[in-house]
Amino acid sequence: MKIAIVGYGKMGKIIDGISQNRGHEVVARLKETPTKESLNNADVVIEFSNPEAAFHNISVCLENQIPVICGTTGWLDKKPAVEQLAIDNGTAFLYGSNFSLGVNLFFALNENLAKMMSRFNEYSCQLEEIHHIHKKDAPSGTAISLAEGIIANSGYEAWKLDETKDKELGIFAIRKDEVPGTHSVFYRSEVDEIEIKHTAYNRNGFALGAVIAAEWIADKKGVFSMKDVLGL
Ligand SMILES: NC(=O)C1=CN([C@@H]2O[C@H](COP(=O)(O)OP(=O)(O)OC[C@H]3O[C@@H](n4cnc5c(N)ncnc54)[C@H](OP(=O)(O)O)[C@@H]3O)[C@@H](O)[C@H]2O)C=CC1
Ligand SMILES: O=C(O)C1=N[C@H](C(=O)O)C[C@H](O)C1
Repeated sequence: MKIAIVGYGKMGKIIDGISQNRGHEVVARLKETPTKESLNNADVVIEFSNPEAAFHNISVCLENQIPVICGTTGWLDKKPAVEQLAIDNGTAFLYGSNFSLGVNLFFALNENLAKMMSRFNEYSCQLEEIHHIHKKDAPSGTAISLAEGIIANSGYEAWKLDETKDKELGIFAIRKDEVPGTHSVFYRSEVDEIEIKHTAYNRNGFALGAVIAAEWIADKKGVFSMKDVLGL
């Protein structure tokens, strides 16, 4: 398969190596907005750039009928427009706030735990995410997905950074050294605490998941998530 990598930073470079190891041809490695020409007849685009660039980058690819796997976080207000663009152009789009297998299993665990805990008013829930100091967005896309999973399965109505009131779910974002990504969900009562936690040791799991998603989407049309890819 011919893969174009849009955004060639920490993630793009690991995705390049994994793609080649899995027998794919990397036909573009871009650090700027793509064009039809620079996409070089790719079968699929993997986009990991930055919150300001993602919407325009994805739009160009979809308008050229190339399926897109997007891992860039921090641009989600424009996601409905991108999904419509994929449908209008008869191609495919998949956004994942986190492509690692471990985090996608953690998402399922989080939803089940939220369902169970929603019966027990003694406990209040909070999220914490820790990332490297270069990260541009807060909270992380993964923390937002975790919050959405809790809100859909409990009495919480919205998430908010830091201090909260009423039915708001608090997310605490910490920036530290070169941490690849750590996410915790806490349920605290007067007498104890339950914590579930995912710790990424490096970025390889994110990158492998994105390449697996690209392999999966190549012959599809529509809007998908990692739940579709992993059958969760
Ligand atoms: N979904 C997931 O599983 C994961 C998501 N992420 C997300 O992926 C994104 C990228 O992360 P990471 O690789 O660590 O970030 P980096 O900052 O290391 O890489 C970003 C790359 O995008 C390039 N870039 C800048 N402007 C554009 C543009 N207009 N078009 C295309 N590329 C551009 C940068 O080039 P230059 O250096 O020249 O500015 C750089 O090569 C972030 O949003 C991050 O949150 C990260 C890990 C996992
Ligand atoms: O910026 C990062 O590095 C990461 N971003 C994603 C996010 O915002 O959740 C995924 C992972 O945690 C690493």
